[in-house]
Amino acid sequence: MTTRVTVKGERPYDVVVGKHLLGELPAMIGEGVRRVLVMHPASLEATGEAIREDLLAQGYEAFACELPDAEEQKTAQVAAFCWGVLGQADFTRSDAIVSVGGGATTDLAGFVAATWLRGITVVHVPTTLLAMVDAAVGGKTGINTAEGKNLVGSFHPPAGVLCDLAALESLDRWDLVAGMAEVVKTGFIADPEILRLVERHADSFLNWKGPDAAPETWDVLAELVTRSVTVKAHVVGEDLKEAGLREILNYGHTFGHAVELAERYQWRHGAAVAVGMVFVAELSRLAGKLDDDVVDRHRAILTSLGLPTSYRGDRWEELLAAMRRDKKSRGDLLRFVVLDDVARPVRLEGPDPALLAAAYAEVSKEPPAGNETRVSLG
Ligand SMILES: NC(=O)c1ccc[n+]([C@@H]2O[C@H](COP(=O)([O-])OP(=O)(O)OC[C@H]3O[C@@H](n4cnc5c(N)ncnc54)[C@H](O)[C@@H]3O)[C@@H](O)[C@H]2O)c1
Ligand SMILES: O=C(O)C(=O)C[C@@H](O)[C@H](O)[C@H](O)COP(=O)(O)O
Ligand SMILES: [Zn+2]
Repeated sequence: MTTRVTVKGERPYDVVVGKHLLGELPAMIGEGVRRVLVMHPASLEATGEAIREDLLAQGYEAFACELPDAEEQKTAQVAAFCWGVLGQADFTRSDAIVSVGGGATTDLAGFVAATWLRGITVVHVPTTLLAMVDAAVGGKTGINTAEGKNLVGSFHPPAGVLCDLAALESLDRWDLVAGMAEVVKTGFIADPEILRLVERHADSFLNWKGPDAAPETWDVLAELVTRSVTVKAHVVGEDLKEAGLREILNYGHTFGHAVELAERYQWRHGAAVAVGMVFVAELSRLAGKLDDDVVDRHRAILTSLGLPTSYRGDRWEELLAAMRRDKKSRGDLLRFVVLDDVARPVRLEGPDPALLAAAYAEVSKEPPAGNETRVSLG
């Protein structure tokens, strides 16, 4: 079954969820486009080339640009290389980019599209769960700098997003569960049914069998993608530039991004967000907002997916310094998205440093035997 979620905005666009959707690509690219650059990481060369050939057959001048893998592509150097490719191929404002890859690729390609000639069309074809449920939707684009995660970027919504679930067949199980971290985030901030579905089916995700996964697992995956996209579409449709509501999508990211930087991007984003959610759930509890059972539920769900719930205890100063550069900060004021309850996100501004240190102490406790993470390392 194919589902279509429309994202409101100056230029509304569709996120299509289903299987074997490439026939939809020309309509998403839109009228009057002559040249298309397909951007993909080296690991997806075959998929990228198949899409390029398909576009050639449809009459486009189609080019390909191979990128480094994972977080290594989110740099100013790689963006500059892509600008060179666009320049050499004479890309104009009526031409387009198609990104094919995970969230790192949709972030980089979105950034290149946003900056080339001050903005050209981009269509995302996300190939990881994380990119389908989160990164490809909403127009946040970005690259990292030495000082931190996504510190340079812009808001540049795509013209369309094709979530072809068939791409998930080849996904490594640790990348699948890393994507589940953002799904779980969406459950905690907005849609409790997501949490119930993950609780019931965590085992089939942790033991992901790709093409051999049971039909029921595929059905649940499709429902989780659609539910997550629906929440994200609603939020970014109301608040594209993160003036308020959109901050809820950053649940768990203040600490999570600090961990990614401290680990030199050797942790998967989803794994860092998992630990970040435990940190901020503990902070919510210590601030008197969240009951113990909801904090425990964070640990239980994330553990059932093989995601980490704890982080080493000797890096507080470094993590705090990175958190100060979070995009939610205002001057010296640290700001967090915390929970009052499931699906009730609120802001916590300028918390007492002792509270932050206490939340860190909780997250740096050893996990009980058997709950050690298996997914964090890239
Ligand atoms: N812009 C946003 O709103 C937003 C939201 C969430 C995350 N992000 C960003 O997304 C990134 C994380 O995304 P990710 O988890 O997809 O990581 P990723 O893009 O690094 O992909 C993870 C790995 O999966 C491989 N891969 C991709 N598709 C595959 C497939 N179909 N089969 C087999 N392997 C495949 C990639 O080559 C890579 O090694 C981070 O940089 C994060 O900051 C952005
Ligand atoms: O779309 C958003 O807004 C989010 O915050 C989604 C996050 O999952 C995502 O990781 C995002 O890139 C983080 O944004 P940042 O502004 O904190 O860099
Ligand atoms: Zn994220």
